[in-house]
Amino acid sequence: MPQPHVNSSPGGKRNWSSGGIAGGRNSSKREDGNGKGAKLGGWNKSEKRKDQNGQQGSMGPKGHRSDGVPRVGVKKNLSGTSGFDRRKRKTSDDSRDNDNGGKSYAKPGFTRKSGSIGKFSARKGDGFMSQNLDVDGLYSGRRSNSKVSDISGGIKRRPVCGKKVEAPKWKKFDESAEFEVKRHGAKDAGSDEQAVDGRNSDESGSITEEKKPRPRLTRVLDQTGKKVKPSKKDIFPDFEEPALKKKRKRMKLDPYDTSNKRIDESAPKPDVSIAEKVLEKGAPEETEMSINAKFRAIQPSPSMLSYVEDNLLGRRRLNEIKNAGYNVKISAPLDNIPFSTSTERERIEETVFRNKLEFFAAAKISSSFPPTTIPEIAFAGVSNVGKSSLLNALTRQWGIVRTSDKPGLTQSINFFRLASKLCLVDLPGYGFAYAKDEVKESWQELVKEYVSTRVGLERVCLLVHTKRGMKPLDYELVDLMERHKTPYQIVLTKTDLVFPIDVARRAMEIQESLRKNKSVINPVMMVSSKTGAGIRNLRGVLGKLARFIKP
Ligand SMILES: Nc1nc2c(ncn2[C@@H]2O[C@H](COP(=O)(O)OP(=O)(O)OP(=O)(O)O)[C@@H](O)[C@H]2O)c(=O)[nH]1
Ligand SMILES: [Mg+2]
Repeated sequence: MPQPHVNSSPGGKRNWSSGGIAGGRNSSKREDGNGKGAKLGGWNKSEKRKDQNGQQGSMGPKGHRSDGVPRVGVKKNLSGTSGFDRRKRKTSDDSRDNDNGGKSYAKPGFTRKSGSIGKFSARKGDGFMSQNLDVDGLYSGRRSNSKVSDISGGIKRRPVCGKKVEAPKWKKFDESAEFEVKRHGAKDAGSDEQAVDGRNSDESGSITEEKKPRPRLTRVLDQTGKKVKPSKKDIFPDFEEPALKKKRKRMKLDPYDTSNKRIDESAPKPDVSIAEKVLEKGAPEETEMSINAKFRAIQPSPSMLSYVEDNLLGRRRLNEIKNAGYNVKISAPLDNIPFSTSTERERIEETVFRNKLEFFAAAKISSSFPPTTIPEIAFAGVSNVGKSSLLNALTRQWGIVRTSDKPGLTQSINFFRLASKLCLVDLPGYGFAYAKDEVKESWQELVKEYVSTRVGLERVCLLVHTKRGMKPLDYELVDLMERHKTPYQIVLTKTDLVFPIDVARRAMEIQESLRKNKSVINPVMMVSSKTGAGIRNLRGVLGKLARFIKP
């Protein structure tokens, strides 16, 4: 049965069969096509050869590819038999190209290049059209139009005139339609005229069939037979000009982007005019645009870029990680460095995090804070930024600290100890969380109280989502810590979610915004608990705070 093969090209299948409004009818049509196609000759090898030798003598060995003209014969055959051989399609690339109408529509670039799809589209439409002409002799533009729409399947389901229409789809449609005209022009002057009539009737909008006419953005033939491009008004007589006038964008490689990301040359560059506009209007979209534009304009320093590159920070392909010598089969592969460049001292500091992580206290109010006996490092930040995950990643003891993809899991201050050397404190997040407002406020107050009053707090790691940057609440906490002289360090999290250059940009941006602050500890650290990138460096920095002398 041809069924498995039909399934192998679902896109094409769908386009062919379910283009009409009446899906049931069309699907039955499809079944007919399949059934008959198996036995009928239009696409069977023998008959195809016959077609090539007889009607299509000029086509050569690959006549069904060489031009559109012979297809009339093939198509007539096809329309007469209303099917094609799926088995043939299975074994031949050529016939697959031809058969897979839906697929071809989905790739206009390819169609244009090879030309075979355009022919095929035309041939398809043609087959039906010629059928109509022969049988009815009442060919009208509307009729041909609707037939073509039927064939175009997926296209038909698009909104018709007056609504937004995607340019590439028009193009696809044009190609097939244009080809019709071409082919008819070559073979049949009468058909040619009819084709033109068909278009005219479209343009005049005089068609009153139930199916709405599809406006064509295609060339028409004038009286002398010359191709002319119809004006937009002709195509959309009753409507305003289509709002979307697509401009081809120029893309180039971003020289600083190691991921080979393409950047849009025509993208708005941050300039004074935009900033003024934003100030004037204050529209949220424009403000957002301006923020993005400003961000993209940041030029990270070469040292920052090389740090990002050396530590494979940012979104990376697995292959890239693999080629750098890491084992991608384990979790957080970038934290399993196959070679060590650490000094003896660094290694000792890092080993602090190899101690068993033990939970020893939780506090929802400040009076419940345990006494400080060992140096403390707290992890603060908005909800869901990855505080708890970072604790797990640093200690490689997954599951000790609970994490969730829902913001607001950590609701109390949780104290963990690494032997008697270091205390890691997981703070509740602030900002958006699945909790009542008053509860969230209480967390926020608790965090504020903790960072401003806690004795023995050696450092607050303020975690910032690399993609989102610092939020007003982060700056609020920064101000508070500045006031209380609490040392804090910015740690960019989830770096694996953005391009490497954006990691560097974010770090530069934050570093610059906190340049004047006194209690901030530089540099900005960048990590990904998921890939393990930057974790080892953070261990090295935080390990220095641990107590190495026994109490
Ligand atoms: N892609 C990616 N996801 C991460 C990373 N770190 C954490 N996540 C995910 O982010 C979500 C939140 O992580 P948590 O560690 O629970 O975040 P939190 O800051 O403790 O959240 P709250 O306790 O609600 O404040 C989880 O689904 C994690 O899997 C990372 O580096 N990369
Ligand atoms: Mg948490």
